[in-house]
Amino acid sequence: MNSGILVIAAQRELRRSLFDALDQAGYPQIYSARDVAHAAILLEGRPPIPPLQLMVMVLSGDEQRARSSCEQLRRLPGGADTPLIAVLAEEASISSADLPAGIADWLSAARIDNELVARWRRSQSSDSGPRQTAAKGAGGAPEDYRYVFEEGDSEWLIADAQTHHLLEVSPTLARHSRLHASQWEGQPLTGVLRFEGIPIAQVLAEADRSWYPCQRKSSQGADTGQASVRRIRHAGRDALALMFRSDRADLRAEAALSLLSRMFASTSGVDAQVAAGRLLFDELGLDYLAVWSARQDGADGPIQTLQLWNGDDPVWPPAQLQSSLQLVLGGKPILYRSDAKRLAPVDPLLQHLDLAGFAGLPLYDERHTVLGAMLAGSRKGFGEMGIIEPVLRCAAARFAQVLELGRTREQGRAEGLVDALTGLPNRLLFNDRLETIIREAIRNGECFAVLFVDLDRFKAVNDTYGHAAGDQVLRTVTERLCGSIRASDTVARYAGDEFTIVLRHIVKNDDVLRVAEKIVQVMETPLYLEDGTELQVTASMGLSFFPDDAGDAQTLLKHADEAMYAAKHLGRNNFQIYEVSPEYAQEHGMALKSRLRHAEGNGELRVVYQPQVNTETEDIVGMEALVRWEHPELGMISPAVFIPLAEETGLIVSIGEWVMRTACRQAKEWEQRYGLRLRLGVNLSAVQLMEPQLLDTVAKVLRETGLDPTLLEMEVTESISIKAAPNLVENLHAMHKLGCHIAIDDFGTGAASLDYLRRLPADRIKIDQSFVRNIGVDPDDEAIVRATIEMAHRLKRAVVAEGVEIEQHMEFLRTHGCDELQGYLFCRPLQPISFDKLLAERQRLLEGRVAEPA
Ligand SMILES: Nc1nc2c(ncn2[C@@H]2O[C@@H]3COP(=O)(O)O[C@H]4[C@@H](O)[C@H](n5cnc6c(=O)[nH]c(N)nc65)O[C@@H]4COP(=O)(O)O[C@H]3[C@H]2O)c(=O)[nH]1
Repeated sequence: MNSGILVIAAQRELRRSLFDALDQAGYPQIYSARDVAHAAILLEGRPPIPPLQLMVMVLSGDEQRARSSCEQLRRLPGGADTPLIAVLAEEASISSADLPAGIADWLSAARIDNELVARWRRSQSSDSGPRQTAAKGAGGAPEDYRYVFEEGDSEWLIADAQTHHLLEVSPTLARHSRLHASQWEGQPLTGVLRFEGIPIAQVLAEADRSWYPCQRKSSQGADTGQASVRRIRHAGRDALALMFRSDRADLRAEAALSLLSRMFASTSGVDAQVAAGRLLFDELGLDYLAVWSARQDGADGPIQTLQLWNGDDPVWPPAQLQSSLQLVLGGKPILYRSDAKRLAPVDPLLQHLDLAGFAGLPLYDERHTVLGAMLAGSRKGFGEMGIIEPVLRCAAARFAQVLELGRTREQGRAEGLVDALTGLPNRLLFNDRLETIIREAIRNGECFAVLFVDLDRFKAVNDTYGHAAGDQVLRTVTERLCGSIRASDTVARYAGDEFTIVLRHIVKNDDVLRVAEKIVQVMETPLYLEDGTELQVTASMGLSFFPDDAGDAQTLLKHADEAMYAAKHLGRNNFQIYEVSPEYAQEHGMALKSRLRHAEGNGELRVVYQPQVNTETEDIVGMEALVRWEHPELGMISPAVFIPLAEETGLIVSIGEWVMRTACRQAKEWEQRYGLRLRLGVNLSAVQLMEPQLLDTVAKVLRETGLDPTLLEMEVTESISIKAAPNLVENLHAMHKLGCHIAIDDFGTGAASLDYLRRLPADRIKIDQSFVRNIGVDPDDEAIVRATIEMAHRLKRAVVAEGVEIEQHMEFLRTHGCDELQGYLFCRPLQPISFDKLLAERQRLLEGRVAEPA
């Protein structure tokens, strides 16, 4: 739906929470404003924003202020007709009873994450406006078809059963016909539809759901297609529902794309095949669909895992007689009925079913081995093959994915590695898989997360309701967990009421947090025991990340487990991320400090590298070296935790030198191997910058490693006070003279940004990620980013933006001329081996491009 949502909140945190909650629920166009005046600029501005479907406003004052804000908002363009949800800020001195009239719903600010979207959906379905009233059945309960009507891809026309005048049309019909709903409603059906070869009165009288060729009015004149009629109850009276399917290829392509996205988003649990099959069957109007699994051992024939047929049950011919099936299982795709006739002239299946359209596609695994076959057919033919063929191929890929997953599960079961109650891998199989995943991740530079899920107070369920009830709870939990993850992820029953999950191929940590949030939410849904007893089971979860938190299976699990206990301490029914928190560091400060003394000598320090790319070409132009401490018991410790300890103890001087030497050596090696002169950014702490010997150290490192000084860039954080750091200005000027570049890190966060620019020989400034993160969310931060780029360019400094996580950030930064970008959107910090692979892949691509004939 091409309409937006406007959120209005004076506090940045609340604005962000509102944005995140709506964004996570998939609303694409969210506009945010600080207050009503700002909202007015958006609503009255040029270019205008699209019509709104919802406004959400945070109310923070008293009753009078709330009323005046709402009245002002209602006076803005579109404000009077758009539903408004009020969010009561913590400090608001207004009770829900005193809220201004006309508010669709309200909630407290603390419930934004959990309730905002649910409230909006609920208020939509219970809205008492004229359109919604029409959607209710005689008893007032919403009819099931409403969802299909409003959000489906089909065109629906609802007409009065007696007068045959239109009561309502679906948004899809209005969109496709390019005529507004008001141009349809009240019209007689005879004026908008014309059936070919059959009088419309007869089609309406029979209302038998048969499909008839038909023309439907549109802004261009008419679209041809097919329509079918059924009788329904609508708003308490008899009505006719007509569904129209256009022949227009672009409309069918739109529907096909939507079908594919839903098919791949459907459950990854045991029902995945049926769910995907049903969608395909219904949406493509198929009459026959079958999925076959080839036997792995080659013994006997294939096994049918799914069959849908729209007709009386014929005697199904055995698989070995179905020659088209045999061809497909042999790896031969069949796309047309004519091909099937030619290649399999005596197939009893095709003779029996009388299909005008038929296709058979092999189902392949990753190694291109045939796992099985998908056969699909339609009596009236498939129509536009240019659209149907890719849909069928994608559907085959989905069936192959589900089949492969099922086989992996079965294999585990055969070897006694699967939990008998839930069908999930058990602890042994999970540990084995985790080891394999780690090996693969090291090879591919992949990041993944481990989740430890523990049911809250499960023992009480067993004690109160008995073990059979406990088993039922565990099976339901299994379904819920499987339904919350992707097919490539792994869920296991680790022990009793403990489950473990591996979430793979993470690009941003946020992705994982969303899954964790989703699990907390699905768990909260009540479940019903066989005797009807309602139970609510919640879970506490802990998360750890590979490779950031640990590089081995045991430590990763240990950290996830510790984080899970932290979640329990925080009141259960939530998740926590493993971290060696600053509190932990403080508590164990002495122990950590003394251990840190030996970290370098014990080989526990690592350097990872994060690429920086040119904004226009997106090609890599530089990298930032970031240190990690791999503590033998605690796993990876973030520099944010141990650098302050290293600074306190003075160890930062030797650690910093080690990082610089390691990174310069590495950069030189890559320069020689790939002929690529990448700029290398190295962080310098305040303590290092005050060192009188800093220049000597840098010169020595450059001499030893052979790296060109102009490739080394010193990153100096803006939070260091120039006045309080003796030698800083001198050191930076001296290094600049040596040829090194200087970058001001975290720009915008300190109070002395301008002073820094004026007094230091900076070549580049790095916009801090806290501003970048708020692009698209906070107009103030966007303005800061724009102003920083403009000012830097005026002063002839280059600009790098840090923390670029999503396309929207990139687009904004590109539009405003930012020179370079760094962030998870392109790449996370990588271990040297992964970074090396990245450079090798880049080279391979470039060579391929050169070798390609013009
Ligand atoms: N959320 C998010 N984060 C992103 C994204 N892209 C990069 N990052 C993270 O942002 C930080 C950027 O480094 P920094 O601002 O210099 O901030 C660094 C730097 O100030 C300090 N540090 C790291 N290595 C060294 C070192 O060798 N010496 C000194 N003195 N400080 C270091 O520790 C800080 C934290 O380093 P890291 O934990 O490695 O965190 C890195 C990086 O992993 C993104 O798209 N989203």
